[in-house]
Amino acid sequence: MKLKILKKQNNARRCFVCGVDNNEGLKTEFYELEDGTLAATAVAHPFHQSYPGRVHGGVSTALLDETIGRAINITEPETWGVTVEITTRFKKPVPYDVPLLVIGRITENRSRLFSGEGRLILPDGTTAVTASARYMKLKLTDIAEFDGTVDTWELFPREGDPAALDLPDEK
Ligand SMILES: CCCCC/C=C\C/C=C\C/C=C\C/C=C\CCCC(=O)SCCNC(=O)CCNC(=O)[C@H](O)C(C)(C)COP(=O)(O)OP(=O)(O)OC[C@H]1O[C@@H](n2cnc3c(N)ncnc32)[C@H](O)[C@@H]1OP(=O)(O)O
Repeated sequence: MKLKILKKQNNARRCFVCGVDNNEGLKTEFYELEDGTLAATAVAHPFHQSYPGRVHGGVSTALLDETIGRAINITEPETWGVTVEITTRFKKPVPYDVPLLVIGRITENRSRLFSGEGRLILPDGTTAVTASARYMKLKLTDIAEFDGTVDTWELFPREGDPAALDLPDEK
């Protein structure tokens, strides 16, 4: 199903998942879709491998973690959370050097905790990894130490940003 992108989310600079200056990271981009899903696009590299040919499960988990954690910002742009639990199911190997699509949705939102679920989808539409996770809402100043010279939180629009994304049916 093709879904319109309503908004691109901000990126950080050094984050492993979304840091635009982190050349060992995934440089993931996050897009808010018209149906309330958050979609993430990324390419993993050979230096993210576990066994040769497959991406480390921790890297896939990190992608899912941040995608689910950011899905809360669709309805609460000012909410920040830390992961308190994540459960991941690895159903198929994830290759590197191919475009990965990760989607996340919020399933429960309470005053201090929120939960969500997500899946990592391969280019042929197969779901390779699923996750469910829970986060505790905290003030950003209680989560992070900033070095204002290198840590920023900004929108990085790109000419290649898509206007819509095709979400394959679950398989
Ligand atoms: C310049 C600006 C730059 C800004 C940003 C830059 C970069 C950002 C990049 C991306 C960000 C965007 C979105 C990211 C979203 C997700 C991405 C990944 C996030 C992470 O990668 S983040 C790292 C991993 N994560 C942690 O680092 C957490 C470590 N941990 C702790 O820091 C403590 O653990 C804490 C504070 C969580 C709690 O500690 P505490 O002492 O305050 O709480 P305590 O244990 O007393 O529990 C209080 C009440 O919560 C209940 N409770 C606790 N745990 C629970 C659970 N699991 N399930 C259900 N209930 C739970 C208790 O049952 C009790 O409930 P009650 O009060 O009712 O009894």
